Amino acid sequence: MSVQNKFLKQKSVGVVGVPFSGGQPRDGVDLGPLKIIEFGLLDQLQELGWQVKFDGHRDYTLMKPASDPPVGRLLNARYVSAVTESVASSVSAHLREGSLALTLGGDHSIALGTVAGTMAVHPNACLIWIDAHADINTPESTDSGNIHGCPLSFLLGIAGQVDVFSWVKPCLTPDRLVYIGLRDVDAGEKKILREHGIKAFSMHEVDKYGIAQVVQMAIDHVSPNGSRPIHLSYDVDAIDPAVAPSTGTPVRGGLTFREGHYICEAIHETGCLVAMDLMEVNPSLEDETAVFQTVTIGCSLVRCAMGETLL
Ligand SMILES: NC(=[NH2+])NCCC[C@H](N)C(=O)O
Ligand SMILES: [Mn+2]
Ligand SMILES: [Mn+2]
Repeated sequence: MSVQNKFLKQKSVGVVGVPFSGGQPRDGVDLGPLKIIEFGLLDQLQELGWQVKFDGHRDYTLMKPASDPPVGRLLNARYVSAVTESVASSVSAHLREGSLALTLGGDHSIALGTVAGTMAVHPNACLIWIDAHADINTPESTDSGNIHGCPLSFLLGIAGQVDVFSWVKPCLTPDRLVYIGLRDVDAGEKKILREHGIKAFSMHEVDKYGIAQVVQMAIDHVSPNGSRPIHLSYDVDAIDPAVAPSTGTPVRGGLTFREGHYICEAIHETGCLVAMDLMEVNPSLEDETAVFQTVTIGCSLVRCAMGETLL
C-alpha cells in the first residue's frame, strides 16, 4: 500500500551524498554515494513519482584539518565534527522546504549530522535505528575510538563535554529512540542501554516475535499515537552479510532480505517518514558480485521506504 505522507509539503526528496569515511578506519565507504547513484537510485525514485533534488557529489575532504590528533580516544574528531555539522545544515534545508531528506553514506558517524538536522526542524521526531551495532559508545566507553560507533551518545547528550563537538546540542531523548537488528553490542553500550531504558529489538526478538510484530512494537514505542515524524537511520550491516556483504563491520546472523525490506515498507505505511539515512555501503570490499548485491539492496531499501510496493 502506497501512502500519503503527513509531513511533507510535496512529494519531493532532497538527496545528500556524503562520501565520508573518517568515522572508521576502512577506506572505500566514501565511494558509497557515488556507486548508489551510478546504480540509478535517483531515476528509480523519479519513477516512483518523487521530484528529486540532488545536492551533487560534494568533496568533504576539503574539510579535513591539516592536523587532527586524537581527542581522548576519539579518532579524526575535528574532521568528523566539521563534516557532520555541514551535513546537519544540508538535511535541515531540505526539511524546511517540506521535502524528505535522504542521506547516502559514508560511515554511520554521518548520522550525527543527519539526526541533528532533522531535530532542528522537527524537534519531536523519533529515531528508528536499524543496525547490527548500537553506535552509542561515549568518548569514555569506546574501545576503538571510531566515531561511527558513537553518534547516538552525542545526540542524546550523554557523551559529556567534548569541545570539538560543541555545535552538537542534545536533541534526542531515550524514549524517542528504538533499535532493530542488534547483535554486536559492546559491554559498555549494554550498560548505557539499560541505564537509559532504551528500547532495542535484537535479532533474538526478531526470531521470537517475527519482523512484523517487532516493527509494530518499535513504532508504537517511539510514536505512541502515530503522531511523530520518523527519522530512519539504516546501517546496511543490519542485513545478513550473506545478502549484503560489502560493509566494513559485518556480523553474522542478520536480517534476511525480506525482513530488511519489510521494515522499510512498514515505515512507509506510517506516512510519517521525514528523513532516511543509508549508511556503511563499502563498494571496495569483497568481490564484484558482493558489491552488486550490496548496492542493489541499498537502492531497494530506499525505494521501499519511499513507497515501492510488491503489488
Ligand atoms: N556503524 C558501525 N558499523 N558501527 C560499528 C561499531 C563497532 C564498535 N561497537 C565500535 O564502537 O567501534
Ligand atoms: Mn553497524
Ligand atoms: Mn551503524
